[in-house]
Amino acid sequence: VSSSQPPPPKPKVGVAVFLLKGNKVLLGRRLSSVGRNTFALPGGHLEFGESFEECAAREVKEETGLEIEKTEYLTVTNNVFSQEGKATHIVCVFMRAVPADLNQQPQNLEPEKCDGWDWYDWDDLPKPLFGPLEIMLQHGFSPFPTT
Ligand SMILES: CC(C)CCOP(=O)(O)OP(=O)(O)O
Ligand SMILES: [Mg+2]
Ligand SMILES: [Mg+2]
Ligand SMILES: [Mg+2]
Repeated sequence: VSSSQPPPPKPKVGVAVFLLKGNKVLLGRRLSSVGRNTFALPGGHLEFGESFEECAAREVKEETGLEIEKTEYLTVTNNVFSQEGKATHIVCVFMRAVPADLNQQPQNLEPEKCDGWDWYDWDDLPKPLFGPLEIMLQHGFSPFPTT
């Protein structure tokens, strides 16, 4: 009997946003299956026809209620991993942006996907970080503008 393995899922494109406030970055603990219980940036799947900037603004608004500005492309990474037995291939486009209103607090608009958003000092990040983000830090990546 041939074990007919289902074909692996097609690679997806995700857009993750380094939302910067001073030397702090916005992170939330993920509750959805991919990266469960790891701290991740706000972001999500690129939808049809969106620019990276449009996706960044939409996902941050959907997830935190925050408006962003000065959105710019930083880098992209290719991530193939399995999580809870599920094979995942995500091409991760990383953007940076700043909140349009520095006094506006983020809201947790998707409590089933995220445990809550908070500002973390870049030099004192929570652990564990979401895989693709952890790998970037290990390579010494910094999202901050080099003045
Ligand atoms: C991991 C990420 C960069 C791509 C998928 O993000 P996500 O699971 O948060 O997706 P959604 O926000 O679109 O539900
Ligand atoms: Mg989302
Ligand atoms: Mg989405
Ligand atoms: Mg998301």
